[in-house]
Amino acid sequence: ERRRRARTTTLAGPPNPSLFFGTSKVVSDLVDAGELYEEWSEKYGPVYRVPAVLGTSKVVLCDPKAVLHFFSRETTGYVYTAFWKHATENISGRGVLWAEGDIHKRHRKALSPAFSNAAIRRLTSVFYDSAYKLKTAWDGIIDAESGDKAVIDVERWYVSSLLDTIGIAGFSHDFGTLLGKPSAVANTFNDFANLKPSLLGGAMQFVVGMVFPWVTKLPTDFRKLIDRLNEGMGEIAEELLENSRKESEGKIKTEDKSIIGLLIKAEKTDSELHMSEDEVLSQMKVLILAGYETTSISLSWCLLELCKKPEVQQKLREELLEFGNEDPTWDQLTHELPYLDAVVHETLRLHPPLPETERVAAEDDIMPLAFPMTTPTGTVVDRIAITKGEVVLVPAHMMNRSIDYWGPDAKAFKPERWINEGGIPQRAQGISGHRHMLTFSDGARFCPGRHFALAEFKVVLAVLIRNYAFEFRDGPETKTEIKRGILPRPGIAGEEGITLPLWVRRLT
Ligand code: HEM
Repeated sequence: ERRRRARTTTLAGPPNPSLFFGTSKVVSDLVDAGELYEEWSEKYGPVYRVPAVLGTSKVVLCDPKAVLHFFSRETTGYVYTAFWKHATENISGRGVLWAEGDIHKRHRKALSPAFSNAAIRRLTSVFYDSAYKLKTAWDGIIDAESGDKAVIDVERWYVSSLLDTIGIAGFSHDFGTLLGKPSAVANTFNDFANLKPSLLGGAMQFVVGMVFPWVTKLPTDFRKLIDRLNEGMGEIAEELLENSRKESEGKIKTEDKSIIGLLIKAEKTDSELHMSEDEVLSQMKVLILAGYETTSISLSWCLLELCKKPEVQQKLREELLEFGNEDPTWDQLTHELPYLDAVVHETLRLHPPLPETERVAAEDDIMPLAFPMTTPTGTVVDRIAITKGEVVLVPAHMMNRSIDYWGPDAKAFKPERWINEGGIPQRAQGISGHRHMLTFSDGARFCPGRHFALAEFKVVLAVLIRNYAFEFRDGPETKTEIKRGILPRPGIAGEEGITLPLWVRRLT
């Protein structure tokens, strides 16, 4: 113990509010603790220690150089906690999300052709197909009201649309949820949002699981839903795998350009990348989980922001209408629609669907700092010693919208900052990740689906904003809140489940 203390840098941090939970319950109850991490950083310095469950603690990194260093060692020097290792395996099996070190490298290499720009360019028409199916459905609802507008639970619709898209783009499977086919997977996602908080369910299971990984095995409602999700995804994945097997035996012919199609082809030409059947099944589950929940949460945040700021919604519409009647291609979406790009990035900055990254040090380490700080013993340090076994946490929500890095308007939804000269302050430019945001993580687990997500997000938004105007159902003063699902997601205060009822007015 003395040896351990000698090697760890003494760090300041908040006092312990609870012997059992440490600060973990306070953080979990807040749902979004970005501001709390920011307050602590102002008080205790850019790297500090917070008390966690049963006398354990976590080191929180809010210094860009330390964060970059942490991500550069992700999956080797900093690895999943025992709890996360269990959780990722429970949720999606031994695929890319579970793997670490060399195995992880192999998984990423096998997946990379499927996420190349060329692949995403090809998938753009799939994104448009889904967006136009959504439009047909909404036009039907509006026609039935015999006017030019209707209240539509928009989230329910585009959640289906996004699930259909990941099915087709990910593995050439049409879930058909948009056309009303019931989906066990979509229903299960909805049930997560309806779970009542309980001591060992939901988020608290994550908190307690940090110290007792076995709680993930308890038959809580949360655990039951995870099992159901896994089963639902597994059934689909097996059917798809069967199809691709038939294809390779020449029994059926498909031009499979989907992510998993490309993955299976790549492994045939490069035996080093070989994936077992279980691994392929697991990748499919990761795609459903990673590719659908995150993007739908982002779209919801975006529509909420656009309802709160009708002038931003109008400015975006004008840019899209000025562009002309043709649907923008992938290259145009990427380079020629700056305001669309800004609205999307501002949404991702303010509302990262995965708010924190937590890992444990696999070995002793020295973290360099961008900004030297004074420790409680009065020493000024420009590096921090981390001891093997320490839990380290990077708060993306804090780094993405801290006033210290982004300036006094850091908390405001201001797409202009992405366009105006000097809109991104020098200090924010020191943050790594996609466009100085940690929304897509960084390092070895840097989200491989980010170009996919950006293209899909832009396509759906472009089609919707060009054709419809959105307003809160109950007027501009409507209160919103963050709800708990598998990941936190926004909603209208008082509404149950995954739902976002808005006035949708047809413009054309
Ligand atoms: C707005 C949308 C999205 C956001 C904010 C997002 C964010 C992230 C983040 C933060 C991680 C790292 C997770 C961790 O460290 O545990 C990640 C991983 C991943 N994402 Fe995304 N993602 C998005 C969309 C997508 C899409 C559309 C796909 C696929 C089509 C995708 C595929 C993946 C995969 C496969 C991983 C695992 C990577 C690994 O473990 O090496 N993501 N994503």
